[in-house]
Amino acid sequence: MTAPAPARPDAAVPGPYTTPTWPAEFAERYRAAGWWEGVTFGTMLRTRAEAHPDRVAVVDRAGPGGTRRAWTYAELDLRADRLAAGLAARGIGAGDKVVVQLPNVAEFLEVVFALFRLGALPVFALPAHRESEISYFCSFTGAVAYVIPDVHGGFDHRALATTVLARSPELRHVFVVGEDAGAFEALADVPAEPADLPDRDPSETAFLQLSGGSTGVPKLIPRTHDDYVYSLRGSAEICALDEDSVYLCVLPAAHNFPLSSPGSLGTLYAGGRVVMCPQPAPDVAFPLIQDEGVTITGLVPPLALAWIDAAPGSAYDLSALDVLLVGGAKLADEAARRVRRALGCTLQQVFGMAEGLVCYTRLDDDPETVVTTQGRPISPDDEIRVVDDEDEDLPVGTTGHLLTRGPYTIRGYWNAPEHNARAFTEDGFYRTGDLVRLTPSGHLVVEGRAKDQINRGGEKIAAEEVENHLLAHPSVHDANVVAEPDPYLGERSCAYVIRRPGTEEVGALALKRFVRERGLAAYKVPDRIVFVDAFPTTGVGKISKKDLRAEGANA
Ligand SMILES: O=C(O)c1cccc(O)c1O
Repeated sequence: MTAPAPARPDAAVPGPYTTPTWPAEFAERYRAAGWWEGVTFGTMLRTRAEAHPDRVAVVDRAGPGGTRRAWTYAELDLRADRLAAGLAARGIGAGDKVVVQLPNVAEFLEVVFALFRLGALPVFALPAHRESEISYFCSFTGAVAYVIPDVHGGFDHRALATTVLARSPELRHVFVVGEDAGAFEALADVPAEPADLPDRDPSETAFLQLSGGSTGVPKLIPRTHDDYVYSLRGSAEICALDEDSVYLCVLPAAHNFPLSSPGSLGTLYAGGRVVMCPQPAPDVAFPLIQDEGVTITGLVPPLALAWIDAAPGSAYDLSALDVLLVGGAKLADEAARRVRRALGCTLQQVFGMAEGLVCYTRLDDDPETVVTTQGRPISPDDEIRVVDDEDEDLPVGTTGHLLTRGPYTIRGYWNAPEHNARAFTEDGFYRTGDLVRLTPSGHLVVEGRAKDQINRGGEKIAAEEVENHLLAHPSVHDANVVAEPDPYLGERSCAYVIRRPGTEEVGALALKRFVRERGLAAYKVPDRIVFVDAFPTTGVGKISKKDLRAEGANA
């Protein structure tokens, strides 16, 4: 038994609770083993900029009229310094939280490195998040600033910011990337003469990442420079990145997968080039692969399927592409087998989580392993346990709950004492909620999930969060949200709803609209709503989500 994890003070939220972090003996071990190098994100970028100032770090198509922009390492480095200075002049500094909700544009990297250098913490929102999620992030973290695009995907983020600002007493600044900042300040107007900033402590929290989650409100994940930079280094090695690598960032840039597996940050770690892809559709991504010589990218399974279908008939030259990472949800064997023939590249499966643990198939694994497993962990110090419902270890080959602990897996969610007591064992293993089995070679096979979540083509939906929104409707007596099979997404969401007797009878469309108007991200709105008189129950009278899921599967 190890001593309880020491606490890390988290100033923004009232109350005595401090988020658990690695106990001293683990931290010492990870440093002694060389996993934690004591390098901050600020230093990581600076040393690359000094080593190869003129190499291109990031490319996008977000210049005037959709034109190409390319920033060298020296330029990105200087931009981060100048933006940090401008943010500091506006009173933003160490420990402050800043909600970052940007699409795939070069400024995403400028903003996060500026915040890293200040010691201010990005809170990574996704472009799909709406008022419900953003207001929650702002109030829960006490965020002082919010960074948005002007308009993205036809949605006006300035209008959203106006609403959020009115509801978030601590929010003081909204910065807008794009041509029309409206009532707010353009991010382009913020940069100032750089001042010398002290380097940050590599063991401190650098940012708050979002959990896929299964709870009523999203959980925030505190990642340190030390632990995350290690995961970047490990990922870059496993994916064979070097200075000639060109990574296409297709999924939303702030998501843990395109951020770190190996993602944009892993690519910068290796001195390569990040190409920001504004949309994942083949007709947008394929020309970028051709014109920018993209060598590696990462997709969720539904997108991989769309690319596999589109590639054979495509006029674009995809021959530069060496590696396609697929993760976020389970990839069907059939699809996995088609990757090489359709796209002419090597498949690498990745099974990861924003809480830490990331597993990859290796580039030299035999083809059958690559098709049928989700890989093995990055680190020799990643501890994996597969246990039964009583936390007893199971023999290799038996499916059970995945627990994990290691040099880049958190010991607790940010400011979530009750949840942490359930989500971690006493000795610091994270209960992933995934059901896996280990092969004799040490590869993981994901067999399912015990947590109450829907994995909608890689987008994770916490059932409880959606149920709470449904329950807010006056005509809803009770609601249960479960996954049902979808041929394209793998899973979609279905809400089983019991109407409240004596109230106005609400229909499925009206209920979907109600949830959307409460400001929930569109991907969380139930795909299907079924009205029922009662829910199936288990032997002890608990609602049986298993039976509800079976209903959906047979519908
Ligand atoms: O969260 C995920 O699903 C995920 C998938 C692949 C790689 C990652 O790092 C992830 O966080």
